[in-house]
Amino acid sequence: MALLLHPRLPSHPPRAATQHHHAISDGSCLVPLSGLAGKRTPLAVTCRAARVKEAAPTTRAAPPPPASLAKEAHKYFDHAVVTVRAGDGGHGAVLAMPPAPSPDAAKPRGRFNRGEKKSKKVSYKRNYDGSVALPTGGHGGDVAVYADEAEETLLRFHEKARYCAKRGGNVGAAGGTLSSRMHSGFAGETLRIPVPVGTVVKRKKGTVLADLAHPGDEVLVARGGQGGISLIDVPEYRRRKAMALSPNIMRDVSDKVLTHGQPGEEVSLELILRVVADVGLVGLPNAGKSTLLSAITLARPDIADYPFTTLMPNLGRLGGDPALGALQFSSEATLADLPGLIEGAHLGKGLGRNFLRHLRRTRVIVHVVDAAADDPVNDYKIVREELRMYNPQYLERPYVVVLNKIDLPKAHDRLSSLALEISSIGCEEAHNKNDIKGNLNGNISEQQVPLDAEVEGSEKELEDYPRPQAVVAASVLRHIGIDEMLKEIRAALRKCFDHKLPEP
Ligand SMILES: Nc1nc2c(ncn2[C@@H]2O[C@H](COP(=O)(O)OP(=O)(O)OP(=O)(O)O)[C@@H](O)[C@H]2O)c(=O)[nH]1
Repeated sequence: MALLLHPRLPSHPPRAATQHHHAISDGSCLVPLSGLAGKRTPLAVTCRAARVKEAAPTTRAAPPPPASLAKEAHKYFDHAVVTVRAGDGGHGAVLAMPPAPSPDAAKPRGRFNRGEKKSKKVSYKRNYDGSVALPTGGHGGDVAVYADEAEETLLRFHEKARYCAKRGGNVGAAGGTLSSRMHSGFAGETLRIPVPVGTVVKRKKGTVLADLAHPGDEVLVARGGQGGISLIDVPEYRRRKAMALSPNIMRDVSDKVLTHGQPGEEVSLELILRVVADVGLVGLPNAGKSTLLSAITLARPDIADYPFTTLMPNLGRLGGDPALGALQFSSEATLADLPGLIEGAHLGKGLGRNFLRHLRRTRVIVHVVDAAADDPVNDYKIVREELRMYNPQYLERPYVVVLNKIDLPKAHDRLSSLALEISSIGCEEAHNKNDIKGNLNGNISEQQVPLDAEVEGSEKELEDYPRPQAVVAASVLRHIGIDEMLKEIRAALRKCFDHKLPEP
């Protein structure tokens, strides 16, 4: 375990256009007549247009978001319930056979009937088995959900919670007579709904359909209805002969139902977002987590000197290190700055426990402790305890403690004793190495873990869990100790890859 104390400590309404006419209450206008020089009395002219009722709006305005959503977005950003409906299938058609060619057409064309129109031979499109190919209604549009890096939260699903794909086109049978120029209805377009990377899609109160953990992951959630078939309507005496052409011969009126397109599937889905990040930053409010994220990544979270500035997790990317799997994972490590935890967070205090679920996919945890606080060791223990109460597996993960704000004299004076005390909390090695392996693998194969089952407090005490990989002193605001901190975070990440080597 590394204990790093940084030596370089500092000493202490558009304007209205001019109106040329004046509206009066009965819908007429007073128009000054310029031809009547000198006479300035306006004449009342009734304008018909003024009586026209106000046109109904062409598009229905989206309902305003609920007030609670605007106020407490952090409660809703990672969970939403939506209903999706795939498109219905297009309808087939009941078609009549074209009239049979007249027997005269078979006669030899002699001298006197040269000018007569030759009767056309009727042709149809045929299937491989020789039967007549009849057009069908278009397939209804499917609904798919995919992970899009441009999306950050699930908030928009609280404003619009119903999505419908387009229906399939009907068979174009203008004349109602079978002809080779007829075509099937157009298939409805697949409706693709973007969600943030890391969204778990499940049926409402049902099975998990997919965990969209990588950009571009996609799952089909509702299938469009099949298009209806077409039927040939022939008089009964010609039916036997027509059956040789196609099996789709209408026998009675009740058969017509076969031409109707099938309805599209409708499902209610639960979307649960779990931030995808390699490193999770945790700590009490105001410890400096957001400042740390902005110091080492390009992320620009809100930073302020009051608790709970961070209401939703912020993500930032660390510079690429191929040794950490940047080649396999296409990018460098991602850091998530989680909202501050307070004692009792696992019981819903402060911003609640929901944020703790975002640690599930992280490999390394970074505890940010305000070294200038009244009792930093207790602060650190509170956060560890909250993690343990939510899911003891979190405590098995490699972690680094950052003693922040060492630029302040209060922190500076007690730094060594503080670092020693924190680094001594915990045991040397994990009691059960399989715990770590299972834990790290668990990040990837979440199907094995019940989705929202948090493992409530176990018998173990904080001392029974591994000690920190390193305790680093830093001032993220003054950029002191940043390199050492990054070195330790990378070392912890490397340790994870030793346990769980990524598949190429
Ligand atoms: N002196 C000093 N102040 C710091 C340092 N790091 C952060 N701060 C200040 O501490 C305050 C809180 O910082 P944040 O980064 O918002 O803290 P946080 O942990 O993200 O807070 P929450 O959003 O409430 O969870 C801000 O006023 C920062 O400027 C530091 O190294 N030294």
